[in-house]
Amino acid sequence: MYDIEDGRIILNHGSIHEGLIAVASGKGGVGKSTVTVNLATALKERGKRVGIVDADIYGFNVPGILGLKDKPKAKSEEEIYPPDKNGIKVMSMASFVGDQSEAVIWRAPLLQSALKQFMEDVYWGELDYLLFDLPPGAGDMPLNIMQQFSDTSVLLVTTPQETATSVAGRVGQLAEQLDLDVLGLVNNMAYYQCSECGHKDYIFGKNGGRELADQLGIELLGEIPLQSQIRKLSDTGKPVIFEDPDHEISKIYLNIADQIIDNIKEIKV
Ligand SMILES: Nc1ncnc2c1ncn2[C@@H]1O[C@H](COP(=O)(O)OP(=O)(O)OP(=O)(O)O)[C@@H](O)[C@H]1O
Repeated sequence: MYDIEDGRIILNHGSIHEGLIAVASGKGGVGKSTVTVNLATALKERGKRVGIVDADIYGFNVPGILGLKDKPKAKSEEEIYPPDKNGIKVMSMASFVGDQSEAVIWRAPLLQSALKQFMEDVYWGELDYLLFDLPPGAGDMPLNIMQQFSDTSVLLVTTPQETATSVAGRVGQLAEQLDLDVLGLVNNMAYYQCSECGHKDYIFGKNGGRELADQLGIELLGEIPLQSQIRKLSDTGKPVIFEDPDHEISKIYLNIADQIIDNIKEIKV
């Protein structure tokens, strides 16, 4: 699908200078797509060139969260131009599956061929990071993608709830068994903070994220509160960092992006 030369990933139509990042979660609905889009936006804000592959066949949420309406432009099957929003290029499985209501079982076989086409036929140009929004869980699909992209680093997303951390832990172990670099953990919906009195309520439990990070021996990169504003901005396609760079959650994402920029391993030749 690609070559590696001088610490860069060389594609047919572009190259990736700093790394592939697979964003993975255990349970669905923990905010993996929201984290993917906001992290991409934070990296962009730091001056990086960013693309996203929306590979979550259970729900293609990336274009919606980013507010991307344009479709890829294909001059032929081998010449596809990705649409972009706020400077972030996106290829989504949504373009391959016309009808969102189509049974997921029909989508799984499409995933492998779609990913190959995304890497070989898409004119990504020069990117610093290409992020993959993986299907949730520790099943065959995320495993196959992690195997296929043996140069990717992995970012784990969970909520503190035991049902979420236990599966996220299995995904982290799989990544380590595959010898992938695990960048760290984002603990989403870590707490709810009352906007009136400031009281923090740990709705999904208090220490789940920290305990999982310790158990896997990885960094806890950031804890993002549960906030209705985040849900509203995501639903209306407005990543919080573009809307309000000084928002406390924007600062958390920018801090996560800085840690990733500093710590991601060089692409091995
Ligand atoms: N910190 C947060 N505060 C409030 N709402 C959030 C937060 N993070 C995510 N959400 C909301 O939770 C819902 C699920 O988020 P998202 O689609 O990102 O999850 P996901 O893990 O990608 O789900 P799936 O794997 O099932 O596609 C969305 O409505 C999103 O707006």
